[in-house]
Amino acid sequence: MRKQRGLLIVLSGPSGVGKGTVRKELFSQANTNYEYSISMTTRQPREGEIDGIDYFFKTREEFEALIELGGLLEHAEFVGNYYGTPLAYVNDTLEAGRDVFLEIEVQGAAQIRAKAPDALFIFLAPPSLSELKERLVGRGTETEDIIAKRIATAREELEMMSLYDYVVENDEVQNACDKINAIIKAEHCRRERVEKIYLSMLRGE
Ligand SMILES: Nc1nc2c(ncn2[C@@H]2O[C@H](COP(=O)(O)OP(=O)(O)O)[C@@H](O)[C@H]2O)c(=O)[nH]1
Ligand SMILES: Nc1ncnc2c1ncn2[C@@H]1O[C@H](COP(=O)(O)OP(=O)(O)O)[C@@H](O)[C@H]1O
Repeated sequence: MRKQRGLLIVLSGPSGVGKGTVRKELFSQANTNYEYSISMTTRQPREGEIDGIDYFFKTREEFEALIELGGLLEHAEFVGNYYGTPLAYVNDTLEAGRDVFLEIEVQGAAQIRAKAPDALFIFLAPPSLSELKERLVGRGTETEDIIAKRIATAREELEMMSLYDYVVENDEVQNACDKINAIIKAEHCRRERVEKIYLSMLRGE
């Protein structure tokens, strides 16, 4: 049987909801069998962030050159910085039959929905807006001014929530990870069933 193309998994959610924390937890688990696509950004590295591991850190000129060359699957500007997904890595990995996990904001996810409607879209939601603020402030990585901008953006992002296939509340990290893994498993079952029935129809059975 031909190798099925991998599944593209998109995780979005407002800044501070815990996407990074949940993603790191997912990838620390031994049974994780999807690949993380490292994004490009023009944002300054935070303390402890490593180029090529957390992000590929680029200048605005480098980033704009990549856009021109068509090297990004999607890109967006978020609170003053560019963020984007390298196209070649995603395509090559999916082509090899492996799943790819993207952690991106909502504008980028909408671009992917237009290009790859068969991707799986999961929105990570906070238990409440006040809890979101607490997490963002508690992380302590942004200035007050940037936190205010990110919270204003969060309200717009939450309005996009209903467009996603699934909404997972990040109450407890492990709970959110278990739900995400269950969703991915269910999507694989769905795709296998569709493929099986489709093939049997083609064979005229
Ligand atoms: N569109 C898009 N968004 C991204 C990409 N990589 C990261 N982001 C999103 O950009 C936003 C800001 O990221 P970052 O500055 O690292 O802040 P944090 O996610 O709050 O820690 C978050 O919503 C990320 O999920 C990408 O490749 N494309
Ligand atoms: N389920 C959770 N409960 C409480 N705090 C959380 C939870 N998930 C993440 N956090 C904390 O919230 C802050 C923001 O998390 P982070 O993963 O950086 O969010 P994002 O990547 O969505 O911006 C961090 O300090 C993190 O430790």
